[in-house]
Amino acid sequence: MSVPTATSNLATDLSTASVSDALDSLGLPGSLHGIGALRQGQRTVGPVFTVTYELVDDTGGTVGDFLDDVPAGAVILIDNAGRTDCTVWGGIMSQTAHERGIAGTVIHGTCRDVAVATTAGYPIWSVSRFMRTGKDRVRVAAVQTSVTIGGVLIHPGDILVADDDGAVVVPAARWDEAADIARRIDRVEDAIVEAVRGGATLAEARALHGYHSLQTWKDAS
Ligand SMILES: O=C([O-])CC(=O)C(=O)O
Ligand SMILES: [Mg+2]
Repeated sequence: MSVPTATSNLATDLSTASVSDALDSLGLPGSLHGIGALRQGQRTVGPVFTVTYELVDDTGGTVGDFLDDVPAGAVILIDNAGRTDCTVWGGIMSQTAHERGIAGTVIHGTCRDVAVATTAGYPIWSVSRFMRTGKDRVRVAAVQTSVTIGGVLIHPGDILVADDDGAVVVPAARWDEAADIARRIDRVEDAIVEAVRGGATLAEARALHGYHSLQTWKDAS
């Protein structure tokens, strides 16, 4: 079983909707509830580089100290426990990440300098946007350790897909299987639309192609 890396040929054509349905059919969690696209029309896929933040104590702290260690092609996944009252990401970081070929940033928390990221074309997904800095408020607690976001346990190197609908993570060892299922779901959904164009009712087209159970968990046991 091959495990994808930042240099693997990861499919960029798959939508988060199809990947999420594929995970449902495998009985796996993965959809990151509450995290949305900063702007429409951006998408990414890649292995996650995880970062965990915590509150500062009297020794202080800041944001972004890990960025020089992130490889090209990775998606930075930041766990700030959903905190939205101060940032963990801003414009200098967006421009640096873009320059380095990092594939995007997904934040369980908030970010600022949105216009800078937009101009740079650097893709971000977050809970919100807010201007108050995390400098002196948060610090990096860990990098490349497992994180849990919205009940989803994510390991470094798991594959994250993100688009207009949000972000979803697939365990690295299940990527090939999930991608195959997602692609099959796409083909079936295309066939339903074709049938409607050919004169079928939606009910007929969906029934013909088993639409309502496309994502239903097929328990292998
Ligand atoms: O304080 C932050 O969130 C970081 C910041 O503005 C930047 O990187 O430009
Ligand atoms: Mg800034």
